[in-house]
Amino acid sequence: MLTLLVLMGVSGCGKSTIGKDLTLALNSDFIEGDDYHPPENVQKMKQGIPLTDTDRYPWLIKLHSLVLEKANSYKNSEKNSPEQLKYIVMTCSALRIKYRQIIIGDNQISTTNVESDADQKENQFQTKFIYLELPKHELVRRLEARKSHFFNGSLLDTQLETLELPTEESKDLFKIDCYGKKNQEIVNEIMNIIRQ
Ligand SMILES: Nc1ncnc2c1ncn2[C@@H]1O[C@H](COP(=O)(O)OP(=O)(O)OP(=O)(O)O)[C@@H](O)[C@H]1O
Ligand SMILES: O=C(O)[C@H](O)[C@@H](O)[C@H](O)[C@H](O)CO
Repeated sequence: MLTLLVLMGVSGCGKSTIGKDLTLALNSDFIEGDDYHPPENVQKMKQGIPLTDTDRYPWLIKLHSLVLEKANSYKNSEKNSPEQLKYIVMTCSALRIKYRQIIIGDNQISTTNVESDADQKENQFQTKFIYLELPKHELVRRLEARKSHFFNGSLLDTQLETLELPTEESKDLFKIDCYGKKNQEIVNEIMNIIRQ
């Protein structure tokens, strides 16, 4: 079965850094969410203008369609090696419940725009959302230290306000406290979650 691992959380929590390490550890595919923002979104973020739901929908739908494409190709390769476990690692802030629903295709917006229901059933995959948590002071410290990135650190507050924390919403959402931990420790914790 194909498993989508979405590393989520606000800017600076380590999604890209951990995503690369996890991808190596799992020998998985990697979807860097930031690479799929429409240029208008990148422009807004550079200018310190927060993204709205309407800005984020095309981006999230694109991410969903990428997962479906990969699921399709895995389905074909599974016929050759059915015993293999396969992973896709994705980084995406995925701040709100409905954004997470769009990514996995559990939402009217994505089913009408991307694939029919029948197509989706053909492309089964399971998802684990991994929320990387850090205290605000550490997020600020990291964003101030990070120079070569389009994200404007002034947007952190709006991201923290938008974030809908894990609730009983889903048994497939896991929180990792990343404060003071080395990347390898965080990757190991994720590996333990995967094995559950
Ligand atoms: N375990 C860690 N300890 C200390 N600093 C870290 C750690 N992991 C990542 N960083 C640093 O924190 C900064 C933010 O990390 P990263 O870019 O991976 O976050 P992100 O969640 O992908 O951010 P964005 O959503 O803005 O792309 C980077 O400069 C990175 O080098
Ligand atoms: O949801 C959002 O507001 C955006 O997706 C941001 O999270 C950016 O992708 C990222 O933080 C930039 O680095």
